Amino acid sequence: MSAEKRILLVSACALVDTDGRVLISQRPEGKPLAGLWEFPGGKVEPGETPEETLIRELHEELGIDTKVACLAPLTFASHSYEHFHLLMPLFVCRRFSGVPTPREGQALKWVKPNRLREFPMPPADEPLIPFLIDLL
Ligand SMILES: Nc1nc2c([nH]c(=O)n2[C@@H]2O[C@H](COP(=O)(O)OP(=O)(O)OP(=O)(O)O)[C@@H](O)[C@H]2O)c(=O)[nH]1
Repeated sequence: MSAEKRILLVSACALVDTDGRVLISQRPEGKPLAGLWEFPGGKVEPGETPEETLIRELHEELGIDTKVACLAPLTFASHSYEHFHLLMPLFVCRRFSGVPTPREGQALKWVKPNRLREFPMPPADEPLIPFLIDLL
């Protein structure tokens, strides 16, 4: 029953480069939804704000650093998966230090928003694409 599903809060980020491209990351083999392309981010841990989660995850996954003032809320995903309901704010970040580097074996790609549909993404992400096309 959908009413019994727990809500999973995941914070995600559209990193944007100076050409208006967005970074997507391919989920490695062995994880749920392996092979799909997603926005960097992860689960909000107890005691964290969504912004703190992103600062931590961007550092862990990509080796880059940013700060709360550089994270702008854009929209959110609300999507029911089989075992949980995903609530995922999507932030935009244009200012960060370092060069994004795959630290967890994932493939990375910089993609113009109007080409994002060429990359298979989790179903929760598809409604986010028009917001990025409008913004960029
Ligand atoms: N980071 C991220 N997660 C997403 C996106 N879209 C989406 O459905 N998710 C889902 O959000 C959940 C949390 O992702 P996660 O990266 O923290 O967790 P995970 O499955 O890798 O597990 P783990 O970190 O515990 O190993 C996953 O079920 C993932 O499929 C997205 O664009 N970015």
